[in-house]
Amino acid sequence: MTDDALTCTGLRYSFGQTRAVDGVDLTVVSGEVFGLLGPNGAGKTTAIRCVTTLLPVLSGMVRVFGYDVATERMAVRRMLGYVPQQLSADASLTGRENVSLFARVFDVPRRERAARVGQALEAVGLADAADRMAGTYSGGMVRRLELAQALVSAPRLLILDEPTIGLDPIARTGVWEHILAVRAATGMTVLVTTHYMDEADQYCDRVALMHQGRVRALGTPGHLTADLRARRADGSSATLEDVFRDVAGSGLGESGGEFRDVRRTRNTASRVL
Ligand SMILES: Nc1ncnc2c1ncn2[C@@H]1O[C@H](COP(=O)(O)OP(=O)(O)OP(=O)(O)O)[C@@H](O)[C@H]1O
Repeated sequence: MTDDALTCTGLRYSFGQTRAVDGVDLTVVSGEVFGLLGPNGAGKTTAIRCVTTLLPVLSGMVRVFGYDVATERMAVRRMLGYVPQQLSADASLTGRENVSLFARVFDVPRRERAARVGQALEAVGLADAADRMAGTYSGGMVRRLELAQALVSAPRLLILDEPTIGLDPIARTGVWEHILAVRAATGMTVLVTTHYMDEADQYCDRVALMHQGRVRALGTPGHLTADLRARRADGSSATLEDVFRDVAGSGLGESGGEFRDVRRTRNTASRVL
């Protein structure tokens, strides 16, 4: 067994002529919160779908806790919790029923199910709202419910695709606080994609900046920004967004626009109602 939660080596994936992922090498260390950052179309979701076995790994190698994603799919799936961008909660079920459904799908033993569902709801701060219809939840509560759905199988690697997109700043903070609390309690590894550079800076131990299917920079937010500051002649301060502009160069505007402009609003509150 290995201490690495995830290793990708030379991962490539194309949709027809479109090279969505073009040779990604990265390692996520067990227990860390790792951020995969990049603008729309950078290849983040495609890479994640390869890791979760939803897309086949046809070129390159992906391992989750040492298991080969291409040949040991079931072993990999048992390690994973995945919260996709698309809404996965059912508005006409209660929070508890939504999480119970996932517990059954993920084969949580029948004897443990009720307790595990209760613990997952508690872990995301939804114990009091557990028996209300999900359709009455706010956007932030829906996102936390989806987190509980992914946590009920006690994953070793939790993968979150844009967990806070479309949420207001307070709801975003709430989602992150629960992610970090569960990580602290369980030692779970977290791989997250986000457009929000400020969140990555604040909450991720390390980040990979992805652009046009490739990882352009990788490291702790502190190292990446310090490195850019050192390279700037005037020594002015630098943010992760500055680092991204630096490594992506002039190509950034061509493939999906500026970070501030291309955020898709994922208004879970209105979609679930
Ligand atoms: N099902 C698909 N069929 C064809 N092309 C696709 C498909 N899914 C993604 N692509 C293309 O692959 C590239 C990478 O897309 P991907 O969704 O992985 O990027 P992303 O970084 O996750 O972007 P976003 O933040 O918008 O989700 C884009 O050019 C996209 O248009």
